[in-house]
Amino acid sequence: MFVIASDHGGLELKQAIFDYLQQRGIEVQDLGTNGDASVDYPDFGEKVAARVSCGEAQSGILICGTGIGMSIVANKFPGVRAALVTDNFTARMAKEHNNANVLVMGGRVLDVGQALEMVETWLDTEFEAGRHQRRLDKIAQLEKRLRGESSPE
Ligand SMILES: O=C(CO)[C@H](O)[C@H](O)[C@H](O)COP(=O)(O)O
Repeated sequence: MFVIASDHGGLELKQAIFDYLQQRGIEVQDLGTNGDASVDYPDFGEKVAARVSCGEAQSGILICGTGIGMSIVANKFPGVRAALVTDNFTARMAKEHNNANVLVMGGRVLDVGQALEMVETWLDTEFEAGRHQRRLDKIAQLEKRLRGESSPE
């Protein structure tokens, strides 16, 4: 299952991406916001990142005005690899090299057409593994060290 959320700066893009995912037959849960009132992006970033972090959701999409705040929040959660993407190339790399499980975009940066193309690219790209898996393993080890669960090699 996918989860998606935005603040007021990403509302229009969220709706368009939600519709697109449903059209593709992807099960997706909309975690808000659902009006244009000003809200705080950490509250909505947490909803998505917490579900991806615990495995309840396979992947997430987050949108705020720039995408910056949402990516800062999401990357606080263990196991979350949130990628702020700005074009088709970074959307492809986010999967191919980083195996990003949360895609982050700026609703005040991208138009709907660009954003949907980037979501499509991220969905249709395969993680390359190999040397990239080694690097993701190092990130996972780093998370453990920061939690005090293991010592440096
Ligand atoms: O882009 C954002 C955070 O990185 C968010 O969309 C914030 O809401 C934005 O920074 C401020 O937006 P506001 O509408 O001026 O409150």
